[in-house]
Amino acid sequence: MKAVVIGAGAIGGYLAAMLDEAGHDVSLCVRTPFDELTLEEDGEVRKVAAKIVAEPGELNDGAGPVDLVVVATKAQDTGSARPWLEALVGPQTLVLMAQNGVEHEERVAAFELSGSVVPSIVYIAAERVAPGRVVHHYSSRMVLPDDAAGRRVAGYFSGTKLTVEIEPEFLTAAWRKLLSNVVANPVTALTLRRMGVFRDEAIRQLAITLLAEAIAVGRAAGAKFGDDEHERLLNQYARANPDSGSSMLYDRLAGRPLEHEYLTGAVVRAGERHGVATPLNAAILALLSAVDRTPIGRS
Ligand SMILES: NC(=O)C1=CN([C@@H]2O[C@H](COP(=O)(O)OP(=O)(O)OC[C@H]3O[C@@H](n4cnc5c(N)ncnc54)[C@H](OP(=O)(O)O)[C@@H]3O)[C@@H](O)[C@H]2O)C=CC1
Ligand SMILES: CC(C)(CO)C(=O)C(=O)O
Repeated sequence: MKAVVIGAGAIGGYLAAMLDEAGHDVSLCVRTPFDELTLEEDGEVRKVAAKIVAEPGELNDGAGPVDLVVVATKAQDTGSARPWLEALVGPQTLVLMAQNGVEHEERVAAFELSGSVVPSIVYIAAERVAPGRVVHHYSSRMVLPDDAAGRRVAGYFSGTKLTVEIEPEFLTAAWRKLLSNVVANPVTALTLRRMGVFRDEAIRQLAITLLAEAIAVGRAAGAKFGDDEHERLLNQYARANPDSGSSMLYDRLAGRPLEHEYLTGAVVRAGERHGVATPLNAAILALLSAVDRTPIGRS
């Protein structure tokens, strides 16, 4: 099976390692070239067998439809992945969107791809510490929709340490993950602290109010949340490795653009559509926009 990962950062690098572990022929489409991909887990570093390609023109005989394409760029970079997708996708290709947020299919709809687009929810805490160097912190789980394409993608990861779940209530599951990303990502990126920050009582209270707004919006959008959503998430944070951060924190530390418009912005926009007020999330969105692309220590 031929698999291609577009965006070999934290998540793309980790999923490439899983596909290699499953015995597939893996290629990486990269923006910033590097010589080899390594994955560090539990203090051990291993090389991932994967071909590295920096331009669609370099795809040579491997070009043309492949079985699986994983899109693992940040959401705001999805548009720049289009030339890769046009070179790699045919009617039988599965396009796995390994990104946060709830608008996975909409992000590639304008490309009019002939393959099947499969949204996913990724519970993998990983960090790209340098080009081609990924550290896995905790959790190795992916949730896919309960349909034929979702099940085909799941089969490609079988036998690896990635736990893949097929979820009939995919919309609820996607909103549940978004709840996490409108709290963990902005709070760590704005405070410049890792997950241990959630041990502060004032931050816990902030999280509860952010969640109350996002839960109300999610429900209005059709998510079937239970009454224990806050608790479920706060318990998850309490169990998280305190030294792990979030993808948004890593971007802020590296001076890269932030993904806020696709996370907090998605909640604020959906709130406007459904007539649900989100004043605290809107305030956080304004703060994130203000720090976006501003190097730390500069005003
Ligand atoms: N990190 C995490 O723990 C988690 C992240 N996620 C989500 O997964 C998605 C990916 O995040 P993450 O892996 O952290 O992001 P990273 O920034 O670590 O990786 C994204 C990679 O995409 C590359 N890229 C961007 N545009 C292109 C392009 N046109 N062609 C080829 N490569 C490109 C970037 O290249 P360059 O090196 O030049 O920047 C970078 O290597 C996001 O939606 C995020 O929210 C979900 C769960 C957990
Ligand atoms: C923080 C984490 C791992 C879960 O909320 C995440 O999804 C991210 O870093 O983007």
